[in-house]
Amino acid sequence: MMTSRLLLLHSTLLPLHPRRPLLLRRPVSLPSLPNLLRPPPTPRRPCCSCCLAPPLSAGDAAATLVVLAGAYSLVFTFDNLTQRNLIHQSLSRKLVHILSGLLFMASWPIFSDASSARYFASFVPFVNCLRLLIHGLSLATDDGLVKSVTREGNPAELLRGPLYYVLILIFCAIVFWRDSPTGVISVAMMCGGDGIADIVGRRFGSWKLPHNPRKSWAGSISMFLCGFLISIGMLRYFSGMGYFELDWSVSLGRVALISLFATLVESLPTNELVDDNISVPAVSILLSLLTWSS
Ligand SMILES: Nc1ccn([C@@H]2O[C@H](COP(=O)(O)OP(=O)(O)OP(=O)(O)O)[C@@H](O)[C@H]2O)c(=O)n1
Ligand SMILES: C/C(=C\CO)CCC[C@H](C)CCC[C@H](C)CCCC(C)C
Repeated sequence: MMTSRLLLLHSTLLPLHPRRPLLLRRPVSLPSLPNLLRPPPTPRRPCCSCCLAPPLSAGDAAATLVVLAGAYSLVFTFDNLTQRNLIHQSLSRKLVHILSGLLFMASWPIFSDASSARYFASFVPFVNCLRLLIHGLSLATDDGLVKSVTREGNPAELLRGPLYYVLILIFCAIVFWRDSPTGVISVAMMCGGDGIADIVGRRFGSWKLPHNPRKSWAGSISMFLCGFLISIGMLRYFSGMGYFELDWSVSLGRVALISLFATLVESLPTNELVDDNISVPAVSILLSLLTWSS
């Protein structure tokens, strides 16, 4: 359902991609008679290297605006729910943590195949990065943003977890984009896995881990399972659209291994040293590169 909506949006925003299913192709209009009689335009000779560069894609600019609007709506919605006391601030923060990265990644197919598309997409976390810096340094105030993404309502918190989070999204979008499983798994582990560990751990985490009394078996087991399932779901989403091919007989084991290591790293009492939003994607990237290159 979600996939077909995204594809439909993509097909309306952008010229057709050869890998897109035939069903989604736009109807081709036949040339009218006057157009047939008109001599074909003579191709213009490029006068310099700038003339050879492809034009900036209006479709990608439109896709960027759509995703930017989505990001603002998400933060606004959770701020509203928190203000009305419908959900607690800590739950709002974790739901924004889970949804923003996963929805951001799910939006990648609406961008074109141009080499600049990843930069257009990265513009969204980049704008959010500036937003976090401006409000984290208290150069401006935005109570909604602070309430929906911080733990204690202190603007300086924006400069830690949330800032690392958007930087990882920028890094994965620019370096890996939708062409490799590495970025997909890393974002899925950081957003889905780590986010769910917190939600489940806070509610059902009475049985603590032997090496870290602040974390629980319930949190870590849910991180492992959800990180694995969300990664597989996102890999199927991108491979189903033809961005990469996977041999599922080995990929399932590799993703399970990455989920296990990401869960182990998340469970360590090292959050004061390295934030989970850095350690979890870092170990996922490393292991993914190692396993997929072997
Ligand atoms: N494996 C885990 C992870 C988290 N938790 C629960 O979730 C809470 C928050 O964990 P964590 O994400 O490490 O908290 P913070 O560092 O406070 O928040 P964040 O990482 O989101 O910045 C913990 O106190 C614990 O109750 C858990 O039980 N088991
Ligand atoms: C609370 C967060 C991290 C703490 O661990 C996440 C903060 C998220 C940002 C402030 C908002 C990020 C928006 C995304 C870059 C884009 C989302 C787009 C989508 C379509 C909703």
